[in-house]
Amino acid sequence: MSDHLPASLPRAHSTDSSDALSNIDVSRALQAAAVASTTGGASSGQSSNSSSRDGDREWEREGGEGLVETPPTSLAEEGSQGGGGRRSARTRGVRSYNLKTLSDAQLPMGAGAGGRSASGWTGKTLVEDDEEAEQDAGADALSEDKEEKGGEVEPEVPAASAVGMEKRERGGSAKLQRRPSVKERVKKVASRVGSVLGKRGREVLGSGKAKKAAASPAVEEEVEDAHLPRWKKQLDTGKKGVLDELDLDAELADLPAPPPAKKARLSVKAGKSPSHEIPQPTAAPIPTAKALAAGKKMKKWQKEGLYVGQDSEMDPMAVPSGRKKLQKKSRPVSSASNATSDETTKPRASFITLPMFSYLDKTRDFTIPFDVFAPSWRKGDEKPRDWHQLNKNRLVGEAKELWEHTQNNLPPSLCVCQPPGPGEQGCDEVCLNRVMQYECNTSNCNLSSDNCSNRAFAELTQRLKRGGAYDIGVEVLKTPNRGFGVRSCRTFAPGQIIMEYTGEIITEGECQRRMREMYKDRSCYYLMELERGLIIDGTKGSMARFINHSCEPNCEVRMVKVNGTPRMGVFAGEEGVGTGEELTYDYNFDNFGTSHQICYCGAEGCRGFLSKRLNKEEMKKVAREEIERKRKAAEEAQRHARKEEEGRRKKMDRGSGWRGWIALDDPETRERLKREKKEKEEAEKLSGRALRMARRRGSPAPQKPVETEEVKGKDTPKRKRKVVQTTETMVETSAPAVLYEKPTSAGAASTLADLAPPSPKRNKLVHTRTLSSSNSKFTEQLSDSPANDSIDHPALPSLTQEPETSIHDAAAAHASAIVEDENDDDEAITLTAPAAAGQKRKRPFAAAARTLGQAVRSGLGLKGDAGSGSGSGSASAGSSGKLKQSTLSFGRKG
Ligand SMILES: C[S@@+](CC[C@H](N)C(=O)[O-])C[C@H]1O[C@@H](n2cnc3c(N)ncnc32)[C@H](O)[C@@H]1O
Repeated sequence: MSDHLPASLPRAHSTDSSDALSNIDVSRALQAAAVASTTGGASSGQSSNSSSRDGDREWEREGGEGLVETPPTSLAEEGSQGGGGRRSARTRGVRSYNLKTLSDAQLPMGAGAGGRSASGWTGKTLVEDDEEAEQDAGADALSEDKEEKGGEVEPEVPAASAVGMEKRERGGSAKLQRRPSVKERVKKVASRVGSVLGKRGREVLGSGKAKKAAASPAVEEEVEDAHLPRWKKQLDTGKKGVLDELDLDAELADLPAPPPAKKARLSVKAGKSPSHEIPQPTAAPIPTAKALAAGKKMKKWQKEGLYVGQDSEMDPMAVPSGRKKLQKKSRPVSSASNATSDETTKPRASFITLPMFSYLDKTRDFTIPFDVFAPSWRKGDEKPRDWHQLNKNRLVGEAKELWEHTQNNLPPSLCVCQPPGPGEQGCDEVCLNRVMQYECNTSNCNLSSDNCSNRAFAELTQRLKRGGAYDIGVEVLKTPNRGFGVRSCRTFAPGQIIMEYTGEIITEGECQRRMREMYKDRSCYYLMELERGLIIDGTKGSMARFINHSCEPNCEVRMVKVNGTPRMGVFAGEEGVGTGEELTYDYNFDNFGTSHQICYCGAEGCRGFLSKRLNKEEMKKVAREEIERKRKAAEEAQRHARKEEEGRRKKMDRGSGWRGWIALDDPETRERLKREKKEKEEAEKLSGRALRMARRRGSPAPQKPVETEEVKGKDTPKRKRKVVQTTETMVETSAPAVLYEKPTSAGAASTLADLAPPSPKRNKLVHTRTLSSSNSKFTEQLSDSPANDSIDHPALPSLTQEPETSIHDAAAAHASAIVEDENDDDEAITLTAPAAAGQKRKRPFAAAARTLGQAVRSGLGLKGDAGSGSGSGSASAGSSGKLKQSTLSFGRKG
């Protein structure tokens, strides 16, 4: 953008830090020169200001005769002026009313070729096509007026009389109608404006009328009217014409307050305030568009221009007297801005240039780019992602007690300032409250709020209550090399409060913990000391957390106690803050950790690091650290890239996964798929254990695994078995009975055979499996018995014939009903045995084992109480009923 600037003019300083954002700050001298060299441009500049009210006043002053200043228009619009052979508005010197243009834009466009242009240049702005005939007649009347006035060019000569004449000639019988007077037309438009306004707008209109009626005596009007041209006298709706009826001065505050947000309503309803919220009677969250939307929808009016309050040299509008009110609004603190007027302009960091200045030396029509009106976040701009906005401080953990302690121990303060003289501000640097970092209020200051300049947070609250973008005045934008930053979209006078730094209030201990654990991998911290022992963690916090550091900042951060509550405010520095500037303050921090961050503030006197000034040695050390850090980062990046590449390659090499489309109608493919499927099924069937069993038995692999529990154990590897000191031993004999042993002793995996009393049939043990519960998977130990000569169970048929509980039943029950509860840490295994036919019931392991033991003993004639067969068995259970240890061994009969 600086390319547009004349070579002789000083160029704006562009800092390194914001080059990518067209960081050009047009110097004040340049602006002044540009303003001086451009007359129309200056007024365009003014009208570019979004305040149409300003434009109106300007119009009155400069137009003299009530002519309206031409708003900036595009070349495209000029085309719309050509119709009807009329002279262009520019050559005629006719100026159209800025706000009229706006109101026109809201009206429905006229149909036909002669329809209005949006800008109102055609002169038909206020007249509908169907009224054309009337206008023609009226135009004649007006041209007569003109003649009477000795050829004075009249404004608003909308319809060419020539056209009217032509029509009359053509139509012959065309009825001569009186053209509506300007007054009538204006009234009509006013009524339309009223109709297009929303309810709230109409209220504003109404209140304006009422005010006007009260404020302006008729006599005064008459005197003034005497000097007005005739057409203007007809505008009896007000000094400034119809639009004067709109109460542009009406404060938004006059409007009924929107209903509280839902959350607030609920908490009020419940009669409680949110816990842990610090009572801040004067605080208000920064109203966002959302917050506003929570209330009733209302039209937003931009009441002030972007450059209001800017230093006069900086301000192309040169602050005419009519703007005093606006000026006053944004200069509440002091007249210090004047003091800086002679100083040479210092380069400031800003995000974008203000394009209007580059256009000022061009003598052509132009349209003010949208972002001059609203230089704000646009679609496509990056937004901060992990930002939880918190516009009120929130106490966390122990900070609450500390906070209360702090509050209760604040010494009282009372200022004794005298009311200020004319042009002075009360409660200035010598104010006792100010010195004590207390904000004045009605209880500690005798001055009225108008006279007291030490009520920053109260002012902020008021401003934010209005809730417009201008009132908030700041926005978050991405910088090229420092992450996000905050930019002002209005001006702030020296010392004026801009925003509050809020977040979670934590203790130092908590801060250290967060640094160690939560933020250890971060390069950005949002921690700021509030009071001794209390820290604001802005990670969840207000927009202020995005303010970057500069070694030559334009803001400062100060703690102020407001009604006994310490709060952190961001204030404009000694030179104030201009529109479009990036907000910065001097972090001046002792580094957390050892590394020093390099500073990219771009200021002339940059210290090089985001820390206090370092001595030579420290600088060297930091430089070394920085080199080391960069080297490590590069290495890490390389490693990461290699890893990713490897992963990618592996993925491609892997046989499984997507292998592309196949043609199913290809018989060869179909055959192959069938074969693969079959193989897979077989492989599943002949799982490892089944195969081994089959091998040992010398029989074909079983169709279905006999031992359900085994299948379970194998197929559910994810089961958690947390009983570390438990070893379960499964013993198989030639009978397909399975028993578990669950010794309580921290035992090595002893088999059932080891634990069982010596038995002559001991050698019948054919297979022992140890299930280790300390692992999440079952492990299996297979030991071949020396006498592993038989797998079939001659006893089995007799068992199955047992009328009572047969071993077959028990085995089946056992096999089918191991229920493992994943969540049960203590007892991972229970056995379920059928208590009655067709009914399954969960039983503790011991009971099932006992049942099984009995069955075995009775069925096989085992040794023991019921023993009539060969074999041995024993089971013992703890007093809890759960099996502590069970040992059984079986042998073949005879
Ligand atoms: C409180 S944050 C400021 C907001 C931050 N830029 C973001 O995107 O969230 C502080 C961090 O911003 C970066 N930063 C701020 N000012 C900087 C500067 N002048 N030069 C380099 N980095 C800066 C540093 O990484 C610093 O740790």
